[in-house]
Amino acid sequence: MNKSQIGVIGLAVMGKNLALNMANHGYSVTVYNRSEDKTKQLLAEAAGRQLTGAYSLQELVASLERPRKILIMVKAGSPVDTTIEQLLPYLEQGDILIDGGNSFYQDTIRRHQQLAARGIHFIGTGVSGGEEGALKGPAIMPGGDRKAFALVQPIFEAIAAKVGEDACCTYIGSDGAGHFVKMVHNGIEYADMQLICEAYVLLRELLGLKPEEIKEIFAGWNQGELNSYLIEITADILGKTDPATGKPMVEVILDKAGQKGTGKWTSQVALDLGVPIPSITTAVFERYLSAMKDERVAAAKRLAGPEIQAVRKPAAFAEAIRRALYVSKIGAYAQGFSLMAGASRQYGWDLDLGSIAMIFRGGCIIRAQFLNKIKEAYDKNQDLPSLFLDEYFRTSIENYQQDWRDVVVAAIQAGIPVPAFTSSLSYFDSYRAAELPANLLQAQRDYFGAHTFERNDKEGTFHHNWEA
Ligand SMILES: NC(=O)C1=CN([C@@H]2O[C@H](COP(=O)(O)OP(=O)(O)OC[C@H]3O[C@@H](n4cnc5c(N)ncnc54)[C@H](OP(=O)(O)O)[C@@H]3O)[C@@H](O)[C@H]2O)C=CC1
Ligand SMILES: O=C(CO)[C@H](O)[C@H](O)COP(=O)(O)O
Repeated sequence: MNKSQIGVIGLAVMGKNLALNMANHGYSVTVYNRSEDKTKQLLAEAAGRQLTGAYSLQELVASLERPRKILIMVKAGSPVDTTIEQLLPYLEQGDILIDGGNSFYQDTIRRHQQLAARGIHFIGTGVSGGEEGALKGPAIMPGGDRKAFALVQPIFEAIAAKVGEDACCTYIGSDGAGHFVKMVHNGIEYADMQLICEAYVLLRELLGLKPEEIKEIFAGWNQGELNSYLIEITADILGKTDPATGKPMVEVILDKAGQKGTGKWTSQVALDLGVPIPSITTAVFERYLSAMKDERVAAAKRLAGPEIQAVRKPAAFAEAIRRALYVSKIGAYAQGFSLMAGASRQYGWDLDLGSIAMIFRGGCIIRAQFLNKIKEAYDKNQDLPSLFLDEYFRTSIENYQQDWRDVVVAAIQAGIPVPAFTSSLSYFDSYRAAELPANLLQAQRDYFGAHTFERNDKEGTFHHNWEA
C-alpha cells in the first residue's frame, strides 16, 4: 500500500478543512480523530480524494512515509500533550510533529525541548483563517526546527493563502515563535473587532442609523484604506435578517462575548514583558464586561448617564468616525507589533516584522490592505521603535487626529463607552509625551516607601526626607 505524505489528527473545523486543502493540492493524507464518527464523516464527504482514514494512532503512524509528518489539530492545552504522549511509542527519530492549534507559546517551548530530547522534531505553527481559510488558504506561522520545517514547507506553502505570487507562510523563528506570533495576531484581532464594534455603536446611537444603513457605510469604508476582512464581514453581518423574527440578525444576538483565551494570553504576556498594549487589553476587558449581562441590566436601571444629543452634521460625523477608527487601528497594531519586537529581544527570535505583516495580508482574520503599509514601514526600517514613527502612519495620524479627538469627546459626552478608541488615543498621547506625570509618582513612592528616584539635573539615585 502507498504511504501517505502527511497525517492529520483532529478533524473538527480546522483539521478537517486543512486535510481537505492538502488533498485538493494533490497531497495524500491520512486522517484520524479521537471519536471515529468525524473520520467516517470526512471520508464520506471527500470520496475520490487522496484521504485515508485511520482508526488508531498506531495505524495512522504506520500509514505515513518517513520521516513522518503529522499535523495535530486538537483542542489547545492538555489534549495536545495527551496526543503527543499517545503517539510517542510509534514514532522514530527524525519524525516531525506539527501542532497547528492555538497553543500557548510557553507550552510549545516545553514540548519542543521534550521532543528534541527524544530525537523528534517539533513545529509549533499558528494557523489563521477559520473554517474557510483552512479549506481555501490560511495564513501559516511556523516556528521550531528550521531544517524540519524545510521538509513540510512545500505542503504548507501549497495550502497557504496567496497574495499575488506570495504564499502567506513564512518561517517565524525557533521553538515558540510561531505560536507567539499567532497569539499576538489574535490579540490584534480582539482590538480590531472591538474598535469596529465601537464604530458601529456610535453610528447606531449618535447618528440613529439602522443596521441596513450602517451596512452601507461599512461597505463604503471597505472600498478605502479600511479595506479588510473584518470590515467586509461586518457589512455582510449587518445586512442579514433573522428568519424566525424578520429582525436584523445583529439585533437578536445577545450582547455577551465569548473568548477562548488567546487575547487574555496576549495581555498577560505583555504585562510580563513590560510592553504596553492597552487597546488589546481593553478589548479583552470589554468582552468580560459584556459577559456581565445581568449585572449591567440591573445597573442600567439605577445609574443614569447623559441624554444623547442628535449630531448636527451626520455625514461629516460618519466620516469622522471612519477616520477615528482608522487611526485607533493604527494604535492597536502599533501595540501588537511592539509586543512582537519585545518578545523577539527577550527570546532571541530575531522576528522579521515586515515578513510577519506580509503573511498577515492574506488568509488570516486580520487580513487588510493596511498591512502593506506596515510591511513597507519595516522594509524601510526594520528597527522602527513604533509604527507611529513611520512617515505614512505619522502623516495619517496628523491628518485625522482632530477627528479622533472629536469622536472620543462626543462619545464621552453622550455616555457611550468607546474604551478601545479612547485607549488607542491615550496610548498615542502617552507615547508622544516627552514628559509624563511619573515624576510625581516617583515622589509618592519615595515618600511612603523610600523607593528612591532619579533626578533630571544630575546622575544617581536619591531619597528625600519628605517629612522634614
Ligand atoms: N475554529 C477556528 O476558527 C480556529 C481554531 N484554531 C485552533 O485550532 C485547533 C483546532 O480547532 P477546532 O478545529 O476549532 O477544534 P476544537 O478546538 O473545537 O477541538 C476539537 C478537536 O479536538 C479533539 N480533542 C479534544 N480533546 C481531545 C483529547 N483529549 N484527545 C484527543 N483529541 C481531542 C476533538 O476530538 P473529538 O471529536 O473526539 O472530541 C476534536 O477533533 C484549536 O487549537 C483552535 O484553538 C485556530 C484557528 C482558527
Ligand atoms: O484563532 C482564531 C482566528 O485567528 C480563532 O477564530 C480564535 O479561536 C477566535 O478567538 P476567540 O474565540 O477567543 O474569539
